[in-house]
Amino acid sequence: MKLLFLVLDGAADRPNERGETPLSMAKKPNLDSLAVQGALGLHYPLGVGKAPESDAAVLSILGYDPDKYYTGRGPLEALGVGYRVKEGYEVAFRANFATINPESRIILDRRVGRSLESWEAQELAKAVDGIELGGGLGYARVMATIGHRAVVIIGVKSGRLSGDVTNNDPAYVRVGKVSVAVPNPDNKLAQIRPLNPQDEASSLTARLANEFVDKVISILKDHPLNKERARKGLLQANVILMRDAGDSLPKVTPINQLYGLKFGAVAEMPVERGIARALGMDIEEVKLYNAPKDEVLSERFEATMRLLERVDVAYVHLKGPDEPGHDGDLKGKVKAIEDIDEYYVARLIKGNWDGSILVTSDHATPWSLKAHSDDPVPIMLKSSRVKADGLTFNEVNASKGSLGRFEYGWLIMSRVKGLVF
Ligand SMILES: O=C(O)[C@@H](CO)OP(=O)(O)O
Repeated sequence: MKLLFLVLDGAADRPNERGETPLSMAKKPNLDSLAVQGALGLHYPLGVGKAPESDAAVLSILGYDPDKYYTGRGPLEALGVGYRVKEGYEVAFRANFATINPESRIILDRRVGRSLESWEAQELAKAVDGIELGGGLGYARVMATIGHRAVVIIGVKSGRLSGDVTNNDPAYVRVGKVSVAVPNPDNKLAQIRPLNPQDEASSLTARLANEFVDKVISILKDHPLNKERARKGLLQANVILMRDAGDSLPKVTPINQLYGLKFGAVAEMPVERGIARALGMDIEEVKLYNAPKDEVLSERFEATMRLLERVDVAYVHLKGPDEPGHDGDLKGKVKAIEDIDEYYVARLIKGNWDGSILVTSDHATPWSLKAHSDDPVPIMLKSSRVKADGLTFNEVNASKGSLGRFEYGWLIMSRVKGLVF
């Protein structure tokens, strides 16, 4: 038996007064045809009341309780681009190229208006990669990943650093090891502060990180690429926002060993690729990004089918609906769901793929909030031994489904394994 575990990033949403959501509004005949033959339910990725970031949520729905295993998004984003943080000497941050007013340090756009091409980010990263910090004691590495996204490594040649520092990105606030989305965040670039001021490693990390950001602002404001962008009337990428610092990778039982099944991954974003790598999954690479949606999703589908030739469970993470959710774009979020249905799920049906299918989201990204939320997330399982609920796939129907409620995302996989294998 094979299982396709399909995660539609941020597709879940908050029902309006008529119970409507992008999932219920989207024309998704293929997802609905699977749903009516399957069982529905709801899950709370990190538990009731917690608005998760994608990384903690994905660790959870794969069966790893973030309270026990999560060590910060930075090291996972770094691993996603092949960089293993040097524990004790380095701290990795998830980073965004962003736009600020360099004088007032007011953030004008956290993502450079989603207008930054990956090659531009690579150029800008080169200009600030390798900056010396702390009078030569420390250094910074900058790796651009996809679009506005990047990884920043703050390191020292001797001594110790710690991931116990806050974010300078006001959209996410540290709560212990995890960062939680802030609805309607402040727009001022924050100072990075030690979470443990009495720990020299925590204080040194904060000092070096703030010195790095100051140097980045002075270097990027005069960068020719930003001058060119300004000339074209485009937002400048003149600061780097940093969040979710970590100084180590999760120490976990490899997922194949945890379930006695072979797992593989098709993941579009570095953080999910980093999680898959950290859990020991077999990764099928995908390369298309700035291409028409039908080509991008077709590539993801073909990668999925290749992977299912050699694994029992294919974890496939499709980014689509999350971004329009963050942008408050209801139509865009409905369209992202419809594209996945038309160019990915349809091919499962047309190809009469006969494995089991588990579909959910990592978290809700309500378009009205423009941020992740703690809303419950719909889940659907179609499998030969699972009785059909006869319901289409959306949040209201999922609340009536026979799978019931999973109080934590990390309860899903063991239950599904029992139902499917
Ligand atoms: O990378 C992304 O797509 C999002 C969510 O993970 O982050 P940000 O809100 O900083 O763009």
